[in-house]
Amino acid sequence: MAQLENLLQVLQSPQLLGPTNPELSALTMDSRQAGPGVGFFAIRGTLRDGHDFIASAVEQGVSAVFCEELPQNTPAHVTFVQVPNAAEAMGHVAAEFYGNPSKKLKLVGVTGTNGKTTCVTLLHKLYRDLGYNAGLLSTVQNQINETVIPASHTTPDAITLQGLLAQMVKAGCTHAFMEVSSHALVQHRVTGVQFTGAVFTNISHDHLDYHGTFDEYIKAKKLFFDHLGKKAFALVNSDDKRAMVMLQNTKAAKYTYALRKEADFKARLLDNSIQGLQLELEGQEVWFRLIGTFNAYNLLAVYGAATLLGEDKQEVLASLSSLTSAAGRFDYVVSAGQITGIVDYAHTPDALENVLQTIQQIRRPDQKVITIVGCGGNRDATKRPVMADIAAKMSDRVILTSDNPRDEDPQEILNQMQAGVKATDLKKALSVIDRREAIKTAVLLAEADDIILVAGKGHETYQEVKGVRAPFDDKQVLQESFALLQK
Ligand SMILES: CC(=O)N[C@H]1[C@@H](OP(=O)(O)OP(=O)(O)OC[C@H]2O[C@@H](n3ccc(=O)[nH]c3=O)[C@H](O)[C@@H]2O)O[C@H](CO)[C@@H](O)[C@@H]1O[C@H](C)C(=O)N[C@@H](C)C(=O)N[C@H](CCC(=O)O)C(=O)O
Ligand SMILES: Nc1ncnc2c1ncn2[C@@H]1O[C@H](COP(=O)(O)OP(=O)(O)OP(=O)(O)O)[C@@H](O)[C@H]1O
Ligand SMILES: N[C@H](CCC[C@H](N)C(=O)O)C(=O)O
Ligand SMILES: [Mg+2]
Repeated sequence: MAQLENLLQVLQSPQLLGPTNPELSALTMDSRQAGPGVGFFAIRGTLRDGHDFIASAVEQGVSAVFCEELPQNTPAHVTFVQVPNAAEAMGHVAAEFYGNPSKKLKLVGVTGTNGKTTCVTLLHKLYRDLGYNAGLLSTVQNQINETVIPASHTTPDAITLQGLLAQMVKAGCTHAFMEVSSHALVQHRVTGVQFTGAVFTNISHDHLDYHGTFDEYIKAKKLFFDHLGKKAFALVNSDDKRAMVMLQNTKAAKYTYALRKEADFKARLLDNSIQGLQLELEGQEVWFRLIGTFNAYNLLAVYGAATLLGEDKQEVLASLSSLTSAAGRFDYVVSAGQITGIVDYAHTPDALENVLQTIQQIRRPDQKVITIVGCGGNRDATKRPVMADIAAKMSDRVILTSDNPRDEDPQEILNQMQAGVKATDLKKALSVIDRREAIKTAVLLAEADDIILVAGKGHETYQEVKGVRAPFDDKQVLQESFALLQK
């Protein structure tokens, strides 16, 4: 419950029409959730314009409408608040409505193309292990201590986000760790959130469908650092060539981590095997259970963030060295016939290349690598040929298949992927549209000691086709295929 007048204090000169101070019991950006006592935000979206639903929201009895343009019909019993940017206003108003929970937490946000889920999950596990009450907002799931709340987005919309942060505060959390996606930054989902720290992992090809160009994508990520306060810290991976751009206009205290360049948090890779990673970190040799060079970066980011939050370095390292990764990130099963199946969420060219490089580094020369990969529908189409090329180039066999075709024709996505496979690699490539059949085919082709990589879906437990999510779990299907074919 909140009085409108109190909420409006966070907005600069809003234009008001109608009752000046109604009481609001809830906020929404979706007319389908409107009702008496609710404040409705008309947001201009990618598909539709929330302004077209103001009449419907009013019909359902909302008390206030926040909009950029007044509708023709403005009934006298409803308050209309006109603002220059409704999504931005929603961020500020939602924060105020929920009592500014981020100001009561030590909150660290992680942005970057790859590694966000891994870093925030490790931070959450670390802080739980160190004895703190802590919250998590991630692609895989949200968590308040050990209570799991399903996640629909990598970063929730501003109202859901502030509501979750408020629940964390109520549960006694002192810390929270969240992913900050580029979509969220552009759509003001984190406007009104006060961050204690921000981490930049890396930036590479993804989401060009949404941002248009790589430059716009970089600008979106940079917004995160531009809006930090001067008491916050900004921690960036200085081995990534865009790291300094992120820091260019930030008021926050600047820190770096790196494996190659000089940095505030620096490590050297000593060993990288299927058993884990050995790093020299600030003069100490430490062993970790995570696999792959890219995870050395994630571990360094987590170590740096925890240090900047004031934790004891030795305690952090002791805990970190026992932690395992987030679900569906380099998750592996070994069959009775000694075939290794790896499930990994690599769904960008860079991630796929990294994960295949890791497999190259840890395999013996006689072990064949069979990769199964698809690309999502209604998502960046330009990464399709690139990912297929990488998979074919870096594997002995590749099976192109479907990964959430959504509203697109799965065959058309496969055609676009196939077009990227070089002529010299064509003999290695197969297309099997049905993902279950694709996995089964890989198991049929594999011999003892071979490695099957199933990329792209990681923790996901569904295959989304035309708005319907049918149950599908890569790891489970892999295990079923092993059992069925007794391999
Ligand atoms: C492209 C994109 O980001 N879309 C997000 C956006 O929806 P939209 O702009 O398409 O909304 P819209 O359908 O055009 O509708 C505009 C407005 O009208 C309202 N509306 C609509 C219909 C109606 O009857 N009544 C009504 O009031 C809608 O509630 C909305 O406020 O705003 C919605 C509310 O926040 C999001 O749910 C939706 O996420 C869609 C489902 C999505 O798939 N997003 C993905 C791409 C995404 O956000 N991914 C990132 C992670 C990417 C990564 O991993 O790097 C994420 O943070 O999850
Ligand atoms: N630091 C990293 N650098 C490059 N690739 C990475 C890194 N960390 C993880 N990966 C690869 O990217 C995949 C996705 O990792 P993760 O889920 O942590 O990223 P994310 O940024 O949360 O992705 P999303 O954008 O979907 O939320 C992993 O399965 C792995 O293959
Ligand atoms: N957060 C990413 C996940 C992609 C995962 C892949 N399985 C797909 O569906 O494309 C997105 O929404 O673009
Ligand atoms: Mg994620």
